[in-house]
Amino acid sequence: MHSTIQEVTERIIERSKATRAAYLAKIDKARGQGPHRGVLSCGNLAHGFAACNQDDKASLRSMTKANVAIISSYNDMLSAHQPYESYPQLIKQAVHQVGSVAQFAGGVPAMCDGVTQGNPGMDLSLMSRDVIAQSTAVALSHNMFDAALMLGICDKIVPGLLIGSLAFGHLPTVFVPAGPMPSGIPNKEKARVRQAYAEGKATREELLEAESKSYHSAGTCTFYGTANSNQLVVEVMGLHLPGSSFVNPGTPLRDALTRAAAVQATRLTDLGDNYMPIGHIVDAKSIVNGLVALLATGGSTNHTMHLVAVARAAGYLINWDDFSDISNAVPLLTRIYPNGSADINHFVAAGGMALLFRELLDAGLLHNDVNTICGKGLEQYTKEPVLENGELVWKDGPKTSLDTSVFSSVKAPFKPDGGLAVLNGNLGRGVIKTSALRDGKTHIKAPAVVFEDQFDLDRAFKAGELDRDCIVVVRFQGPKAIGMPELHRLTPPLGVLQDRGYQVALVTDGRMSGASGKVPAAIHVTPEAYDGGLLAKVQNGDIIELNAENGELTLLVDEDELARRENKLADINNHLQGMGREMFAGMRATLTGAEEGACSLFATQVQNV
Ligand SMILES: O=C(O)[C@H](O)[C@@H](O)[C@H](O)[C@H](O)COP(=O)(O)O
Ligand code: SF4
Repeated sequence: MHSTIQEVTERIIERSKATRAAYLAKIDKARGQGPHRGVLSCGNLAHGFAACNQDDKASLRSMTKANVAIISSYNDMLSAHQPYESYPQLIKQAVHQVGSVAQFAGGVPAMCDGVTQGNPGMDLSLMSRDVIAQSTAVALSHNMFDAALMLGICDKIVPGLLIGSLAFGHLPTVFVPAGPMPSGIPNKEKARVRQAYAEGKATREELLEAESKSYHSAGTCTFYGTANSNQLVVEVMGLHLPGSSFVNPGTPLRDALTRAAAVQATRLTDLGDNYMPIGHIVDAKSIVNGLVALLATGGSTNHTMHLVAVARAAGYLINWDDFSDISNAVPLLTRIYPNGSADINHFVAAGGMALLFRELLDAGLLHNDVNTICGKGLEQYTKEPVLENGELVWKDGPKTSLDTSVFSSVKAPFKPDGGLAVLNGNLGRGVIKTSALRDGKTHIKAPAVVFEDQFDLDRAFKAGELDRDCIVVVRFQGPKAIGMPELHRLTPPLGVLQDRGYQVALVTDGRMSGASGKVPAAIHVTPEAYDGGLLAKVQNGDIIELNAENGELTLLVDEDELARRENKLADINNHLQGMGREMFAGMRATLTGAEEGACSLFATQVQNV
């Protein structure tokens, strides 16, 4: 085991002793005796299976058959989630064939960040994760279940489902993916047309044509953003069947994997002798495994918050130094857009998850003494699923990359480190993803140009006010201010400035998309400007130095001058009303800082004494 990975794991265990112990006590208490619906009254139970057919009623009454909860984030808004429409029927049939029952316990909301990007709805994006976690709890609180299946893929949905299911960590829980859409036009071509449009060199029709050829059918978008990062992390944490993350939707293999996932959940319940609840799978080692795989593949920066919140839901306290130390210890093994021109389908063709497990296990970068939904250890995850005469079987995966331009090796990586750096300085702490940066773009010192709204930056760009070396500061984008939206639509104008040869960078207390990459961006800066962060004192022309090599983010203004300055007051009312945002004031006020996961769910309620 790599010494740094071991050391980070041990310090997470040490700092989380009390919170993890409390968590385990909570889920052991919830385990109760026998099937959980056994504690319900006859009235409760009758309500719970009133709509079931006679067979299922008999099975549920018997208390000896497993009842599996289906929690689904199906909707038609996310191309990634549309395939879930047919899954409940598939799952119920599969579970029925093994003598158990599955009930659709509840739906959870899901926002497509691609639809809301650059629009008011994006202000709800991060908070929707916590709503998804709460919605998962509402569904499981019927307490009729012996296991659960989580149907979710995209950005905040998997983190929300993980947080919600960990609150019911006594239940065996299997995550059910649906897979990526087939490849469309290359993501780099899509990005080229966007930049051309930003410069007025492409028409809106040409832009829509390119976008529609990139996002063209059901399935997850093919760039390596937060959605595909979610799949990879959940599989490495042992919550998917081996190799199921990136099998395309609407294929016989995908359907076979969905049925098999449902049956696997019935095998892990407390009714048999193979009980394996999610709270015993998600432990410090599986969380560190998820971090290793995320960072070894240049995964989404959003996980510097989501995985913090997920870990907290399992009783673990992790921080950005854990991310940074692991990033420095793992090599960059893949080049998937935005960290290259390949997409997730090319990653699969080059070796996919089976090869990733193989490379990381052989290099001692993954803990192998872990629990998974398929038993102990990760060896089975070096295999990949195939249909043989209609039967789902697993075969040894590739031992070496089938396309070294997409998937390298630990011995000859694309970069010696994972390409995520933590920045520290008088402006606070932030993160920067360097895996997608061109050489020479990791250290920039330039005058600040300050914005308090991403749309103002657009106007300044179009007016030619940014055609110079500059560090654009977009502040009052943090959790407590406006809910920490993604500012991904800034990538095309900033990319144009970079291509014109200017030294340009972004500094913000907001987020970027997992699909953002080419422009150096110090993001998630905490404390946020709205909450006393020094960003609130930055003025146009101040010199800022962003240095990802030594991890510094510094406002080069002397202390006396800063002491004389007042914090700028935020003018954010236009972000607090409309599109439902007025209903989230309470949640915004309780969101923790970015490094604590920007989460509203772990405030301990002080007992009224
Ligand atoms: O974190 C992410 O991965 C993004 O939120 C992603 O889910 C989002 O949909 C992007 O906006 C898509 O990229 P484009 O906006 O470039 O299509
Ligand atoms: S990857 Fe992003 S754009 Fe694609 S479906 Fe998911 S949320 Fe929407």
